[in-house]
Amino acid sequence: MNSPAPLEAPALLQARGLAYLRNDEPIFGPLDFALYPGEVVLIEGDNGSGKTTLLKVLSGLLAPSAGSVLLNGEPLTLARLSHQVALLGHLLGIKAELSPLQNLRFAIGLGGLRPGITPHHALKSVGLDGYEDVPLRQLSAGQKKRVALARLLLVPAALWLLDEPYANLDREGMALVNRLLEVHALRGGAALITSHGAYAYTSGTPRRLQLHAPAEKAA
Ligand SMILES: Nc1ncnc2c1ncn2[C@@H]1O[C@H](COP(=O)(O)OP(=O)(O)OP(=O)(O)O)[C@@H](O)[C@H]1O
Repeated sequence: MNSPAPLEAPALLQARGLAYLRNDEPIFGPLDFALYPGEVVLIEGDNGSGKTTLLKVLSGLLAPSAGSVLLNGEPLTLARLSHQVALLGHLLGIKAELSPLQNLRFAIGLGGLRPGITPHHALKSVGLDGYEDVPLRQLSAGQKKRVALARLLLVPAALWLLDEPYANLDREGMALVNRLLEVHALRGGAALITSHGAYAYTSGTPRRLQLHAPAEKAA
């Protein structure tokens, strides 16, 4: 008996005519793109080209000026955002007065827990065993970034939006980001990652989405 043809996977994320204006000035867009399970897509652009703003719109922190964002074919809602999207922004989403363990438990409370992993295991995976109970303000910038990476490992969100994930990391930390991205893509997750040029992503040739700074837009 023939097995049925596999159904085409729906886009995890779809942007349609997505644009953001600040004081009537275009920051980005209109953009049309889709992100499928297993994909890592790089958002490229110079300083000020709108990369962070795009991630904020995609993660629901800013409302788009035009267009729409669909997650698994459905419009964004707060409940879907908290369980399907993990954002690693410049501010990392971690609290300085809490320890890594406390921060991770807080993140699980908001975003849920992926089966088969514990906060201790996640901290070990990012090279932070021994730092479980140290207040975050006593950690280096790279160690804080690693706590934020441990959070990605713990929550079940399929879509990762990572703003400059390699910033503040040493060579081994950059390789760690790549390993996390590869494993995430292999298990059907997807990621959008920004950088103003210094990419360290080394697995294959990822698709690129180019944004342009205002001076380039006017040119
Ligand atoms: N809170 C804000 N208020 C006003 N303008 C802002 C604000 N945040 C960003 N901008 C402007 O929006 C534009 C896009 O900024 P954004 O941070 O998205 O760029 P980026 O591509 O992420 O830059 P970088 O590579 O420097 O991180 C810039 O011109 C910036 O000055």
